[in-house]
Amino acid sequence: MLKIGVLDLQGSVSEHINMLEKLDNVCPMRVKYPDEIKDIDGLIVPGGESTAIGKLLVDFKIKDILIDRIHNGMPIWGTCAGMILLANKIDMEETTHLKVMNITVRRNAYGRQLDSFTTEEVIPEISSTKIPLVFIRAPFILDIGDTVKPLCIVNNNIVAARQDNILVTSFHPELTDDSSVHKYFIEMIN
Ligand SMILES: NC(=O)CC[C@H](N)C(=O)O
Repeated sequence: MLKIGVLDLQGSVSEHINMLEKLDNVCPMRVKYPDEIKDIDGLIVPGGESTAIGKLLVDFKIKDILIDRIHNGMPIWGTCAGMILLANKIDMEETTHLKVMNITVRRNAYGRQLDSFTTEEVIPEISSTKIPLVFIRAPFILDIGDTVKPLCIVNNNIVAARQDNILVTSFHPELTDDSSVHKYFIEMIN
């Protein structure tokens, strides 16, 4: 069984846990303490409020342990606010974040009027059929480094990408019935 953590500080934690419970060979667990972070095979950083999660990473004394585990190859997937926390740079802002992926992101990039929307795309690396993409006050990627592979582009903006053991999506697969991205993440661990 693979122990897959969902970072349980703030945001859509139970939705990811529910999704993981449907997959074979996966033991989902909520994690927030240093010993728990040391014990998992992979971690999902959920959507929520990146400024709040960033502060709590420090309060719970797990920021440095997490950075260390990611540098040592632990697979990690950030959805929405999770993407923001993993980025090296946040456009025009400086909040506490992990700075482990060679991307620049813009928070709330779709503006207020388009705060939330849903679309469908084929993401060839992940699924041969269209999957639903739910965006909620979502970021997108403004810039990527050489080591980063864009996986999905919507309206000319990169909304999913991978750099080795790090996966990010602007959208929320845990709020849909489609488990393709969760399965893809589990395959990154196997
Ligand atoms: N759904 C989300 O995770 C929204 C992210 C949020 N707007 C932020 O900037 O942190």
